[in-house]
Amino acid sequence: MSVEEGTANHGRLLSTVRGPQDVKRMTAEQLDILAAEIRDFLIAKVSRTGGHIGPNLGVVEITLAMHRVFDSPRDRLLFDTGHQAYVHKIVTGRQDGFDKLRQRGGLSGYPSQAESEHDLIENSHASTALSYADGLAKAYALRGEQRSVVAMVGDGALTGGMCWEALNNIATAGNPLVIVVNDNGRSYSPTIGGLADHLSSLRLNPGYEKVLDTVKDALGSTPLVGRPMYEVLHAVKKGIKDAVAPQAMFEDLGIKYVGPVDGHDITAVESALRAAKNFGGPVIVHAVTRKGYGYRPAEEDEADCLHGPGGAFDVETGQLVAAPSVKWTHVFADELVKIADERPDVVGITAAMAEPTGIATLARKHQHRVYDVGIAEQHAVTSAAGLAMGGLHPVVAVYATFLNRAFDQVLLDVAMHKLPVTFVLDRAGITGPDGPSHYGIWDMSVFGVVPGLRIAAPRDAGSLREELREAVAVDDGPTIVRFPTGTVAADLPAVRRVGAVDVLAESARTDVLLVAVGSFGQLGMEVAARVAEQGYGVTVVDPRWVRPVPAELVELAAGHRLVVSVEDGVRVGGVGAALAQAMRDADVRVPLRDLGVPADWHPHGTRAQILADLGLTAQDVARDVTGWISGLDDQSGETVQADEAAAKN
Ligand SMILES: Cc1ncc(C[n+]2csc(CCOP(=O)(O)OP(=O)(O)O)c2C)c(N)n1
Ligand SMILES: CC(=O)[C@@H](O)[C@H](O)COP(=O)(O)O
Ligand SMILES: [Mg+2]
Repeated sequence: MSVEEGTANHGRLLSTVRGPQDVKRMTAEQLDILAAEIRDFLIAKVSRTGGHIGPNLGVVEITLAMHRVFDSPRDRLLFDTGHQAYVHKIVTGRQDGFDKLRQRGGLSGYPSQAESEHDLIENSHASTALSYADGLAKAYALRGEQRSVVAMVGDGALTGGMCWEALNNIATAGNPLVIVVNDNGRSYSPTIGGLADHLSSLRLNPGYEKVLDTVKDALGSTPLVGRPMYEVLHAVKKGIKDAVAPQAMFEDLGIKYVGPVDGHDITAVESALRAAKNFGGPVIVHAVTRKGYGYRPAEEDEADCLHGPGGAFDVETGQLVAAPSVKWTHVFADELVKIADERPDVVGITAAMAEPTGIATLARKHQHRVYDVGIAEQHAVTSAAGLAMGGLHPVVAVYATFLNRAFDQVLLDVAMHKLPVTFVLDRAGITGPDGPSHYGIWDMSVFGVVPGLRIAAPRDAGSLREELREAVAVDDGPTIVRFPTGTVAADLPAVRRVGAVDVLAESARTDVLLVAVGSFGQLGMEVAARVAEQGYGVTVVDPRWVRPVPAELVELAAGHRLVVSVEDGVRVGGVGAALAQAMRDADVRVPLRDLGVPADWHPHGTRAQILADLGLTAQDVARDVTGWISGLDDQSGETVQADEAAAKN
């Protein structure tokens, strides 16, 4: 197809792309047209489904260049965090799947081995790709396989400690490996930290454009093989203060540096990648890009360059289409500011997610009492330990799934020292569109074993405010307050409180004690109503503080015929399991059935869909409970018959 035809038939070039070989054969002019068509495609599709539009608009050229220089899947292309792999999916024949992006049964928002042989890393947690790359490169070297390993990593992900652990090993190993630093200066908000400052000094330097041209000329004019090119580049940058380009930082590590290159200039990126591919050792290609490039609403979005709209958005404005609702996050943020106004010792910590976690609200009121540590949750936790040792009460706000990687820090840096740190886990439980590595289903089990740590699971806005205050009032150990994604549940009043446990509903009959954990309080009420129609009495309780299990729960259990727990977390080691253990320890021999999330890799979908798939709906739970309690009737009926028979003999 001629360029004219391609231009005349907008989108026609994209429609010819069924695999990497189709972009390999394109001319420079066609690639520019294709890049524009991909941007139009992404805006059109993602504006209907929601997703990571900003990051993906920023990597169109880089991704095309990667697929032109390397031969996936023989060469392995890795994407750190994976939220920016939509272009990779388009190039590898999946553009038809974008109508169901991040939807149940549709395209994942991250690389997926089940979708394509071109995909490898499925984990959506940042700062891991370089470690995978180090391992892959070592494996190919040991097996004598001539295969390139290329890892795209964002400047935000580079603030994660694992990246530097990996770089240290990559440099030592010396295996051929290409690291593409996608430097757009942002995580959500502008990336923080020394490296980010170094990188941004490049963009702000008046000689920046000249540096890009000089490097591009050098790449274009020297043989792209072996080391001569690096001497030229080194000389080039020696002429320009090293502060302009972070070459020294990486080369001091023992890793060659190519760049900075304009990440939106396919030719320049290709030249740099070819040079890196031919070097025969580890090389960093520093591509400077713009998040949301080519889409004004994203480019001009100060908050996060439309990092990841959670749903459909207006193409003209970039604004979400769905009517705003009160989210759990908003309630947390509002109450945290109130607490901080009263408690000068309370400070906030975020791991590069100030707005998504609500910590930004605190920062706007108390700017000097909020710390953004970058995508560095392990550091966040132990830094919080230091803050607590210094007399403060840190509130560390992260998504539940991301605290997993800081278990050791919570256990031995915070809890062992009995430090007053409160962890607020947003997106706890089943989240939905981001799929298995984003499900915050592990915390009540994983952190439930930490001595001295207490976990609260509020059921509604009022409970969240109350339990957050209770948490920050604890001064002899860590606390967790965890709540799900989305719109906060309507307030559900208790009829009475037994110790720390709220009784939400009770009846004359005490057939079933239904322990509804956290946001499942409303589900518990609906279950009780359904089971009551079968003639059974259900006492619905909200434990509020779920780990360690409140003693009152065991006492309440003793007064019922059956105990059922239901939680938005894994069953293994969950609240139900802990309650069963507590009941055994107290010799309370009431049967208990615990409902929750199976410990597994659950697919993406909406939260409601996945919960329904797991049988965690009022209808399903009511059916289970009715079956169990009527089963006890049958047994007791059999028992009565057996007793009568025994009495006759
Ligand atoms: C361990 C971890 N913490 C937080 C996040 C949430 N998160 C997803 S993408 C992102 C920003 C990534 O910035 P960068 O690596 O620069 O990529 P960009 O979006 O700029 O392309 C963050 C913080 C995550 N995925 N993993
Ligand atoms: C890739 C990543 O980890 C985040 O961007 C995440 O997708 C945000 O999730 P929410 O949409 O729930 O804020
Ligand atoms: Mg970035």
